[in-house]
Amino acid sequence: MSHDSSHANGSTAVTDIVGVDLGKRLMRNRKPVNVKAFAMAHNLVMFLASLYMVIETLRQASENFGWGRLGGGGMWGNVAEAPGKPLSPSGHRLARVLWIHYLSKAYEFTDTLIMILKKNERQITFLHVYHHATTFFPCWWSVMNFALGGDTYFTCVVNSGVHVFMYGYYLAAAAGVKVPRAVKKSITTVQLAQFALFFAHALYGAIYATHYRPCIIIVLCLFQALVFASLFGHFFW
Ligand SMILES: CC(C)(COP(=O)(O)OP(=O)(O)OC[C@H]1O[C@@H](n2cnc3c(N)ncnc32)[C@H](O)[C@@H]1OP(=O)(O)O)[C@@H](O)C(=O)NCCC(=O)NCCSC(=O)CC(=O)O
Repeated sequence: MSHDSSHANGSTAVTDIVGVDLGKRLMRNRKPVNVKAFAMAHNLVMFLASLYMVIETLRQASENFGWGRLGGGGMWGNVAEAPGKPLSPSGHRLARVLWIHYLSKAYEFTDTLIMILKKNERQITFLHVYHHATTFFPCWWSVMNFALGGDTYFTCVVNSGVHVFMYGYYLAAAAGVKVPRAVKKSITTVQLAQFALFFAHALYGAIYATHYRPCIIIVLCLFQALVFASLFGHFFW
């Protein structure tokens, strides 16, 4: 990725934060917009895209590494470990689905747009803005640029899996279905478990896979997992 695009990505987080403030100001003297159909369409797209990403990532990862090697240390075998070695066709397909996942993080700003248009101020929390502003950049941007391959698929599978439930919930909520509180609580619990997994995964990487990755990415993953765990923990309790 070029230097220019790094500036463009860097400004995404800032644009998000400024955009939230601007959006809120624009809506201050306006009535909430009815975005029911739009929100349902968006959630359906994300629900299906997340399902696709889980299946396609697992399919290509197993073809690329072999099921026997997944989780057995072999999953750390990586493009970056053998610089200059051409990617296998399944390696290419795996990289493509990970790029789709990365781009979906930009598309997720639509969630913020929905909250602003609905004037659902209670949803526009620090948790939400911080999550959306930092996930696209620096998190996934740096992973895609410096750690694409190997175990990166793990984060994509887990996060997309969680998003199947999350966007399923938002789809039902947008449609006006009264979702039981217990269901909402269980989704947050699954998200908390996700961050515990990401922390453990990054820790494993810090111990066993220091040879090919810039250390800063592991530090970033550990930091983000801790921040998200505490923000979602606070949201849960
Ligand atoms: C249960 C949660 C999934 C969602 O919590 P919420 O408090 O937002 O849930 P809620 O009950 O208010 O949601 C119902 C309201 O959301 C509206 N709604 C529908 N679709 C939406 C969408 N795509 N984005 C934002 N809001 C949406 C509905 O119309 C409804 O509005 P009305 O109330 O008017 O009827 C929770 O665990 C959670 O994620 N909380 C953090 C909030 C957040 O920003 N989450 C998304 C990104 S975090 C993420 O993505 C982490 C991860 O990777 O796992």
